[in-house]
Parts: sequence; structure tokens; C-alpha cells
Amino acid sequence: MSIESNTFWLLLAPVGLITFYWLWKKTRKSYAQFNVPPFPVRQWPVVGHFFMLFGDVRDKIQVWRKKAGDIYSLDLVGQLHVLFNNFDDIKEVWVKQADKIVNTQHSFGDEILDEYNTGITSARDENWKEQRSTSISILRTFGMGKNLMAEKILEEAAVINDKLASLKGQPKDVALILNASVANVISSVAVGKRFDYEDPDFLSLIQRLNTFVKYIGNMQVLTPLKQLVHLPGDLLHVKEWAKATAEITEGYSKPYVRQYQREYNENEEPQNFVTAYLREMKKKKDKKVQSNLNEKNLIAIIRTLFAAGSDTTSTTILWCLLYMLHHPRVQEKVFREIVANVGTERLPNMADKPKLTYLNAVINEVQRMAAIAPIGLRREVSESFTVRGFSIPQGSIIWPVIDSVHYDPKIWGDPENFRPERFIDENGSLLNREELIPFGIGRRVCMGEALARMELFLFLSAMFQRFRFEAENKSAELPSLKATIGTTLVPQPFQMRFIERK
Ligand code: HEM
Repeated sequence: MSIESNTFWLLLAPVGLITFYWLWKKTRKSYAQFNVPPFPVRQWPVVGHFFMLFGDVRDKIQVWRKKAGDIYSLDLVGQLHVLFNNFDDIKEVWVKQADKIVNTQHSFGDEILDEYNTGITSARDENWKEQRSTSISILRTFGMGKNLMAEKILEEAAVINDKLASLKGQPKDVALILNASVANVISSVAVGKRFDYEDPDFLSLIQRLNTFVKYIGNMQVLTPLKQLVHLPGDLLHVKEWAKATAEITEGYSKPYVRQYQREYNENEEPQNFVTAYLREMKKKKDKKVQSNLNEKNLIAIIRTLFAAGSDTTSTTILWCLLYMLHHPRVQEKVFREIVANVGTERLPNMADKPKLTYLNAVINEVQRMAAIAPIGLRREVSESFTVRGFSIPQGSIIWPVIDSVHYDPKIWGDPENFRPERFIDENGSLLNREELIPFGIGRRVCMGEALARMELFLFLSAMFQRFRFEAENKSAELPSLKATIGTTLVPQPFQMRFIERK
């Protein structure tokens, strides 16, 4: 053997040993001594079920449920993940075991951004409690769920209606306009600024938000095997996501936070989320109270509000429009209800909401079927517990599969059918069905639920009142109801027409 080849093997040996040690550590099954829920399919050595999560995971989750039951396990590179598919079990765990599942799954994305335990969705324990309670109280001050916010939404609804009317019935993919419109509502609350729909900087910010939301789920999936990021290219869109996120932070959240810090005047009433948060920060500092309110958390929160607060709501509105193309009779019934209860001389407002039972039922049915956040937010188990005789050990990750609940035949009977009447009782009143959980459940339930509900009602009622929604081409096949799967479920791109009702 030559000297060169000896050197080669000497160098390779430590690499081999380190790899072996890493694999050994990774694949030690920390859950092996527990009676964990069953695995639906056999796992691969080392990586477990990791690579099975690629592709149409929505369908796979249902196939696995048929094999293994409502609660089942997956092994992701040695870490136990437990999927909950049944409403009663989700309620039992997410509500009754709330103290043991406070934190969301640690994501590789937070490492890339250096944002471990930062903001809201990634914040943990005491930090999360303080950020969440402060944020909710600020949003309430600005009228979340009340008239003040409703006025902002109504202004935006009037703008988007005019924009849609200006299309003069020409077919258009309106995903971006809707997104911009809803983003404007949260932006005016968060940083006190709304943008023109044609503003190219705003539109490119919206595109970045789409990228941020679309691939944020990949960061979580990748977390157990983050070494894959070193593969050549950007197969899993990690670099694209990191770039878009940094651009939102540097081009939007950070400049506004810095600007308001410079201009801060404690004698002025806060006009937006940023200034209200800065005031809370200052109050706690003056009182010398130990606090996690700081600039880093605030910058991350503004980005989260902007992302979580625009994409989700506008996607739901888009789903509603798409379902209406498929169900023109439902559309006409909503229109007639609006004419009978509101008329066509003024925009519907929040006082009209209780009167528009059928529209409320339609929105519920769209949220059920679209299930736009199909897996909810995954949580880390900080203390072991048992459920239905299974052990859920500390350190495992649990998934609330909202999609399974929304399509459970035991709950809905005919879940595949679009039938808003399922939300109306025999007296014609709206039925509150607790199994409808588009905003999640438990202590970390969506922070913007009240705002989102107002937006869905006000934007949609205004559109139903003014337009008839029509397909691009009446004689061609209707656009598909099959979703594009990203972090959220989004309709495939489609064009439609907005015909003014005169
Ligand atoms: C139709 C619209 C929306 C849907 C379907 C939706 C859905 C969800 C879901 C499923 C969760 C996870 C809840 C859980 O883990 O139990 C969540 C969390 C969250 N949502 Fe929404 N959301 C919507 C609108 C909004 C809006 C408008 C905002 C902004 C104000 C917002 C801000 C948040 C935040 C900050 C969290 C994280 C809460 C925490 O970690 O404590 N969402 N949302």
C-alpha cells in the first residue's frame, strides 16, 4: 500500500467513526420502553419514516389512519411523532394536557434565522406566555373583534370591490389582489401603513410572504435530518425560504420597528401594534420588571402577524370563490339573503352578521372543506402522559390533524359533499359545531381568530353583494378543487370573472 493510500484511510477513519457515532445516537429509540401508538408501516433503518413524508402527505396520512387507527406513530430519524386524527382525542390532549404541550416543535428554520425561542409561534414557555398575552391585549386595544377594526376592513373591502369591478368581467387570477387586500388590513394594524395595490415593492413583499408561508413547513419536516440542506441545489427550498424571510425582516419588520423606536414619544397614544408594544416595553423597564419584551421578539412578531394574518385569510376567501363557481345555487341563495336583510345600497357590516345565517354557514363549510392548515401546529411533549391507553413520552412531537377531523364521516356523515346546511339547525339558526377547528384548539389556538372571522365575513359579504362569480369559460371544465400542498392548502391557480349585479 502506498503512503498516499495510507494517509487517505487515516483521514477517512475519523469521518467514518463520527458518522457511525451520529447514526447510532440518532437511531437509539428513546421511546422503545413505552407502549406508544402503533406504526402504520414498517420503518426504514436509521431514517425511519422520514422520506415517506415527501409527496402527497395529505393522502398518506389517511391511508395510514385506515391501517393503524386514529392515533398512530411515525419515527423520524429516531424521534417519535404521534398523529392525532380524532376530534375527541385532540380535545382531550390539547385542552386537558395543555400544560404538557405548551411549546411548538423546534424548527430548523429558527436555527437558520437565529430565532430560537423568539416571536410568538417559536416562543417557548414563559417567553411565549408574555409575548402572546401582550400581543392579544394590544390587538384588542386596536379593536380586534370590534368596530374599530371592522371599519378598516370595510375600507379595504370597498377598495378591492372597485378593483374587481374595474376588471369589467374579464377573467383574472385574483389570488394576489386578495392577498394584498388582506395584507393591508394587518399591515395598517401592525405598522400603521397600507399600500397601493399597484405598488411594485408591496407586491414583491407579498410574493416573499407567499414563499415564507409556503415553505415554512419544510423547515419543520427537515429538522430531524437537517444535514440534507448541504446537498447541492435547493431541492427543499431552504435557501429560497431563508432569503425571502430575511427580505421580509430587513425590508419590512425591522425598518418600521427601528423608525418607531427613533420617533417614540411617550406622551402620544400608540397608533399601531409596534408603538403599543414599545410602550409596554418601556413601562416594564421603568418599573424594573423582569421582561422578555424586546426588539428581537417584536421584529419576529411583526413578521408573523403579517404572514399568518394575510395568507391564511386570503386563501380562505379564494377557496370560497372557487367553491361558489362549483355551486352557483349556493351563491344565488347567499345573494338573496343579503338583498333581503341588508339591501344593496350600503356594504354589510358586523351588525348584519347574525342576520346572514346562510352566508355564515357557507363560510363554515368552506373552512371545513378547505382545511387550509391541515396539520395545525406540531407540539413538543414536555412531560409524558397517557391517552387511550397509549404512552406519549416526553420529547415526542404530536400533530393535531385538523384535516382528519374536518373529513371525519363519524362527525359529518357526508364530509365530501359541500353542504352548508349542516351548520343550520331545524329552526334556521346557525349551529355551533365544536368539531369545526380551522383555527386549532386549546391554549395556542390562532391568535388572530376574531380578526380573521371579521375579515371573512366583511370581505365576502361585500363581494357576494356586488358580484356574480363566474368561471373563466362556461363551457370548459371548472377549475379543480384539488389543493396544492404547501404549509397551507391553496387552490391551484385559476382565473374567474366578477360580473357586477346591477
Ligand atoms: C382564516 C384565517 C386563519 C386560519 C385558518 C388560521 C389558523 C391557525 C392555526 C390552525 C393555528 C395553530 C393553532 C394551534 O396550534 O392550536 C394558528 C396560530 C396562529 N395564528 Fe392563525 N389563522 C388564521 C388567521 C390569522 C390571523 C388574521 C392572524 C393575525 C392576527 C393569525 C395569527 C396567528 C398566530 C400569531 C398564531 C400562533 C399562536 C401561538 O403560537 O400562540 N392567524 N392559526
